[in-house]
Amino acid sequence: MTLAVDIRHAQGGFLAEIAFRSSGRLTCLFGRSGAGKTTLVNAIAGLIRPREGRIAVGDTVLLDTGSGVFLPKHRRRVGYVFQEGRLFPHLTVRQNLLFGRWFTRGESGGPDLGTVVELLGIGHLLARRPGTLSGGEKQRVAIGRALLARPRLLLMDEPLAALDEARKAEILPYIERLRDEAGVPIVYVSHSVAEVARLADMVVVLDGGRVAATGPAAEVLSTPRIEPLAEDPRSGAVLAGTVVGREEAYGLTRVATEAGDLLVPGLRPIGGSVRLLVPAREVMVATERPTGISALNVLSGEVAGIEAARHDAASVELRIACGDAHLLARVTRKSVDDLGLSPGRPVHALVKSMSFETATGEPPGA
Ligand SMILES: Nc1ncnc2c1ncn2[C@@H]1O[C@H](COP(=O)(O)OP(=O)(O)OP(=O)(O)O)[C@@H](O)[C@H]1O
Repeated sequence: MTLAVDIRHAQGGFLAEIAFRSSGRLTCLFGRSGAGKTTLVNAIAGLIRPREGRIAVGDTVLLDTGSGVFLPKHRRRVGYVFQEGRLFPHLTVRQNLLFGRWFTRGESGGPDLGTVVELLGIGHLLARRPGTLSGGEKQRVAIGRALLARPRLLLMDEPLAALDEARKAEILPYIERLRDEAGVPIVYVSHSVAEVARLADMVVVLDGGRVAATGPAAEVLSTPRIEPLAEDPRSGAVLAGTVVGREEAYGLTRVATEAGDLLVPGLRPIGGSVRLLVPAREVMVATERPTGISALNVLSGEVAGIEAARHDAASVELRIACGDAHLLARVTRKSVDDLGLSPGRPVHALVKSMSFETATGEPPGA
């Protein structure tokens, strides 16, 4: 299902001119505060009416100012999950969930209550009221309610923003599962590179109301010059890999990637697909293979490019070709001179084991 957007919309002194197409299962809208992410999400939901343009999900045209189409929000079948769950406090979890279904009575298709409850792991919460739930549990219920309304598209506007790190970690596997199993395309607003690396297959980077970059997640994230991405301390290369072994005693998983094998903290099932985020600031570079160091992961490659680092006059962004993949390393300009680094120079990239962000398609709790 393709989401096609091409809109122009002015609000106050801000002009959004946003055009992209995405067939991703989960498309992340990434950008700093005020970039226009919520404006775009509201336009897709039908909460605002862009001055000009077109929005379509598959064959369904939601907006086309050229031919006067503006599908009202209740007819769009676009689910919306906000930062906080916005559940009805006086209803139980079950009643909140069924409230979503109520709007689509008489229609067939879409997941039933049992499927959604199982998908999100909320069976034990059904009789409770929202006031007694944790933030993460509330968000899972809010997602369930949106899913039961049989959306053709699910919008999630920073659904984890109000949660602490532990609650985020608890809910992320469910969002991955939603992406992989629910069969509903998701548009997900985030300003965390780690979240994008973990969840997105497509990324739309917004900056000042325009699309600064768009494309497959690994490609876009690995482009260091894209301004709002470069500001994130965890920005770096994304590697796709397969779990090929486990060192149980150390709690480490061996992942085969196109850049070489890597040892990653945490135990994952053998054969599983994983994605690794290797932040550029976590990569050191040596011209000779180092010995006697604590870094578990040393990859061999050669310098493929050197670009000035944004907002950091002392550093550069080094692109290192390792096998069929690229790593990014943030190093000082002094190191570049001292080591005589230039394109084609063979180097060893040292990656601290703890610097991996990893995601799998494994079911939550596995
Ligand atoms: N109703 C409005 N009237 C005037 N200006 C508005 C209105 N709503 C939003 N804006 C402006 O439009 C711009 C984009 O806002 P938007 O909420 O889309 O950004 P965002 O990327 O979602 O930011 P955040 O991450 O902070 O939520 C901002 O400059 C904002 O001040």
